[in-house]
Amino acid sequence: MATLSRPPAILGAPARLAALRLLDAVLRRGEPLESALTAATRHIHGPDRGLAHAIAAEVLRRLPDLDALIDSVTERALPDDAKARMALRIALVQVLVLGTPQHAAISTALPLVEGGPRKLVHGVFSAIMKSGVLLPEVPALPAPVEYRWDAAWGGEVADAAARAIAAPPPLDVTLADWSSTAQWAERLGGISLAPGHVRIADHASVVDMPGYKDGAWWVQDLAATIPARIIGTGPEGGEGTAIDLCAAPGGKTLQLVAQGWHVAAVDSSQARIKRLRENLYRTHSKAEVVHGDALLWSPAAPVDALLIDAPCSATGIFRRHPDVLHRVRPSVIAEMAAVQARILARAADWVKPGGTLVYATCSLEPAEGEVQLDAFLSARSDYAIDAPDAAMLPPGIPVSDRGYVRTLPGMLEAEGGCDGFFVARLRRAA
Ligand SMILES: C[S@@+](CC[C@H](N)C(=O)[O-])C[C@H]1O[C@@H](n2cnc3c(N)ncnc32)[C@H](O)[C@@H]1O
Repeated sequence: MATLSRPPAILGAPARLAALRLLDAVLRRGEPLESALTAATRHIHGPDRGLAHAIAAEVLRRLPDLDALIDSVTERALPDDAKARMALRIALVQVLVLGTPQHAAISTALPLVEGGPRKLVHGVFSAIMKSGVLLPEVPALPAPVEYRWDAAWGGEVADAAARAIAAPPPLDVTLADWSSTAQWAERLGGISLAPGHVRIADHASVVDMPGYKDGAWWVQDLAATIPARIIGTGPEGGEGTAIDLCAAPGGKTLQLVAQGWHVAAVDSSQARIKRLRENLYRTHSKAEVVHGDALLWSPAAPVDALLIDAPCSATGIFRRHPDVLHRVRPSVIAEMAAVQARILARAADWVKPGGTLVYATCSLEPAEGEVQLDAFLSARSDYAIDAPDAAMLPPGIPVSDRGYVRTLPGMLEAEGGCDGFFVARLRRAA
């Protein structure tokens, strides 16, 4: 029986197609990269999945620079969403950032424009390769982000943010037992920048690192530890009650439990609650887990401490999630700020007189931080800023004149930097 001859499958082409789908989800539909991952990579597994994610993430880190290269050799600019531009971004980032050989990068990118402008893609790619041009050492921020952060924080911070995009950040972990910080830093081959913190530059898969399975630590950026740090330890006797609102996957819940609080951890996402439960189980921590919407749920009684880690634009975690640089527009920031205002206004009634409210967002937008809290404080005369002592903060993290904590690109830069966070500690009148 005669066999039909098929064209040879190009090894690795499915990973590039998945990368194209991921970029389309982020850049055209405004979806977070991590949320798009399951649908875009459902036909591929293992290393191909990792490659698709790496290509998409690196394109998002270097998008303005890749586009400048492409535009430097085309007579007429390709439309932003043209398949040819996407295929070129994918091919170029592999050669210039991921170290893929040129022939492999282009032969796996051409099927992305099958039946379309293959010649154009091949020509532009070859012209850039021949020119020997490299990407600049310091990536460019997308213009609207540079403009926004320059206006909010000044040119030095915007420049530091650009430097911080170049590579993913180091791994930070928080220890359940702060008294063994030096020992864990040595065991994990890292450095410690604060009690209970270890930073690791080169590491194996997280689940294979010593102490992970025993629950000795959890992954958490140093800046993300500040909200629970400034709540401090629970009152003597172990009867202090706390609500961790918007708690999943639970980094701050685990801190509060380790600091001696009885915690109710509330979150509206069932999927994220599952991860919170797994984290509690792994670290042998106990908390009451509530699947509830902050805009509908209420506690049975007021608490001593309330932590609101509010849903936000997440622009402060751009080093790990470079998609935020492209999909967070002013309308998204305004939408998130409106949700935060509603959550704050409602939950503020759950704090006992004399109790503590800590509000935090992993955002670099004043609308979700300073502006939000100034508005809250002018509406609520029963609350006042309770500026934390510098001793409660990681060294090098300042308290603003107003009494807020704001971490920015450029802070602790020599040690590997930290995420952008806004944190306010307030006291309710007794
Ligand atoms: C910044 S994340 C929380 C991170 C978490 N605090 C930690 O340290 O691991 C924000 C969380 O808010 C939750 N969320 C969003 N809207 C909510 C709402 N209306 N009520 C309760 N949780 C909400 C999300 O599901 C998400 O888990």
